[in-house]
Amino acid sequence: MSLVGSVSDEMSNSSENQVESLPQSIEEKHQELVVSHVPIVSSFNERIRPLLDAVDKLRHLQVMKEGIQLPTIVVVGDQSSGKSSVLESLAGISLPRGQGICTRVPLIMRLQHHTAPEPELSLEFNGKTVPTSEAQIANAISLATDEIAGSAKGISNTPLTLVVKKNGVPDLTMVDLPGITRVPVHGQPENIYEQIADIIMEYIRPEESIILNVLSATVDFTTCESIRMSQKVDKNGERTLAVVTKADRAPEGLLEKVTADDVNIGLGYVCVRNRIGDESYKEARKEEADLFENHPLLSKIDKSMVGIPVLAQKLVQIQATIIARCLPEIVRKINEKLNASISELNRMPKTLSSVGEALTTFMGIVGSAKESLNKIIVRGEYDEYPEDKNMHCTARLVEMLNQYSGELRKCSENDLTGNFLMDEIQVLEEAKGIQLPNFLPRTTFLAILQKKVEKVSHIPVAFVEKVWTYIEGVVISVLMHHSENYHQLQLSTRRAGHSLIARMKEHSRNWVTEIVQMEKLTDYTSNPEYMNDWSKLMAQQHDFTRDEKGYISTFKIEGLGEVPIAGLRGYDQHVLLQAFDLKMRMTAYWKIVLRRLVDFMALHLQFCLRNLVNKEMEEEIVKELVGRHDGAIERMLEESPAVAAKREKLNVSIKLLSESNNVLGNIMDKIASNI
Ligand SMILES: Nc1nc2c(ncn2[C@@H]2O[C@H](COP(=O)(O)OP(=O)(O)OP(=O)(O)O)[C@@H](O)[C@H]2O)c(=O)[nH]1
Repeated sequence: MSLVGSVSDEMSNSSENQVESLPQSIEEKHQELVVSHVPIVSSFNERIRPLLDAVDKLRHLQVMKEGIQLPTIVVVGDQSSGKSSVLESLAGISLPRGQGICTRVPLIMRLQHHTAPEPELSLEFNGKTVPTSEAQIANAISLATDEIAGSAKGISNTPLTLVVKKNGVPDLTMVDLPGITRVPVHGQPENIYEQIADIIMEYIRPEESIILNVLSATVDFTTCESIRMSQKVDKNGERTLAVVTKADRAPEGLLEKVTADDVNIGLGYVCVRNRIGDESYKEARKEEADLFENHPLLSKIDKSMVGIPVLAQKLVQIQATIIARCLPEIVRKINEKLNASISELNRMPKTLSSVGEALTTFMGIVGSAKESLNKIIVRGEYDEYPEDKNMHCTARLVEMLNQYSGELRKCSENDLTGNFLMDEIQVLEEAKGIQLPNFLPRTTFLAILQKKVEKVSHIPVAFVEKVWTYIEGVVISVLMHHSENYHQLQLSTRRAGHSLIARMKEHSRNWVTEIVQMEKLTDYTSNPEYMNDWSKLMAQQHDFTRDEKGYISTFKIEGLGEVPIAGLRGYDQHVLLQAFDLKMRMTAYWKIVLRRLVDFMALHLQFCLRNLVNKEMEEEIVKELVGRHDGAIERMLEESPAVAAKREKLNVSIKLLSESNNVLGNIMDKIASNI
């Protein structure tokens, strides 16, 4: 990554003369630092300060919630590695120190040099600012931590900000994180390691973070959990700086350890000796300077790698570099997100503030739903749902109608050939009366017709059920789509849609039952095709009766196909003639019946669907919403919880991003002209 690479490069390039690239004022301060050691004189850089202030303000606004990462120095280390001691050395104040878990929440430490002799300290957490003092700070942090993370030993991800304005401190902002511990101590949750690891990873993962890895000189660096973690996100250590604490306790081999660099620390090592016991801050710095100056082993370590002042200097330099590199991108991202959120908010439905507005919106929604349904159900235009085949209604309806027609035909096919003439013979037998034998009684035809109609009667009924269930799905989906931003309206329209379709379904069911009933009662058609077909079929009667006498077992009837006739031998000629006639009349007529069942069904559906879309639906919805007099229109003014939450979220984002934008204000000009 270019940013990290550049930080790393910059640091290594300046290893010989560390302050070469810094502005004059910092260089002077650095000299002062190295020479005098105490106190840490501020490396205040008035060019960097406004930028750091801007980043701190963005952090305070929690712009990270919008997915914008800030350049941050993150302090990590195993438990009791000395993180807090390093921070207090940098700040010149006392932080809670000691064995056991002390840092239980992310502690954002903002060090600011100020000219007044008296330091000003304050803690910011849970939306409040609590002033405190140097003497009180350890206690105040403990109390604030208890308030955030509870008084047990649990940890929390809610940060606590400590602002230290003090003469001579470096202008630095760092985040101290809970120390990594494998074994929960008494009162800690079992998954303490995972909880801490999650917080640490969240802070060190962004490429904008610089990892300040605090390592105790008393341990083997390769075994440190904090090294393992930082290597997960920064394999080559390009954005990792190591601080080795407790140099006084393990001087043997320290030089070799930091020179060998077994753990890949790209930004280098700084060895320090922190405050011990009740030492004053000044005494600690003096002891540290003496240690690295005079100790037989430690004095051999290069002076650019030892002492709190050097650490402060390095950090200030790194901080300046990452801020300058990251800010333009941050400004760009904030603007981009702000614009995106504003246009998303503008695209959201208007909040309704009066019944009049609600009515207008309601009519608009009904109108547009009607138009959509007209398009897909009546006109066959599916431009609103190009990919959703289920919504291409006219095509789906024709498919269903064809299938219905096929089912009707299939269901009556067997009658034509199986047990040829047997049904007819049986019916004729039972219709016998005291009368001349060569009259074909009409009741026989009606009896067969009724039987046939009865056999297929379930098909039209099932078909209307199927069509209306399909249409119900389409209508509800269109209504829901058009009213999606109005929760109450959705409830009403859904109700209206269901009851309307139920009514239409009932109507069609009655209609189809009536049609079937009519077909059973009367054998009539004015269609000349009937007589034509019958005549053609009857023309084969003579051949049939001749062959039936012979020994062949099947006979081919034009229009019916091959039929078995072996079983017919033994019946009287006139019975066979009548049965044949009956069969041929039915064959010719049945074609007409089936066609009527399909054609009328198509006309019926088309009529009902048009009615539904153009008339019934609107009436039903209006009846449901306005006619109930139970304030349904007024309730439309309430937004659905999801829409209200989205609107709230967007408003919060826009406020936050606008404030962030204001903070950055003319910072970009400063970057351009000064850095
Ligand atoms: N001798 C010596 N002791 C040190 C040094 N730095 C820290 N200590 C001691 O090591 C212990 C742990 O230090 P802390 O600063 O509390 O460590 P920490 O990493 O902040 O601890 P947690 O936040 O609990 O993980 C304390 O008793 C410190 O006094 C040092 O340079 N030399």
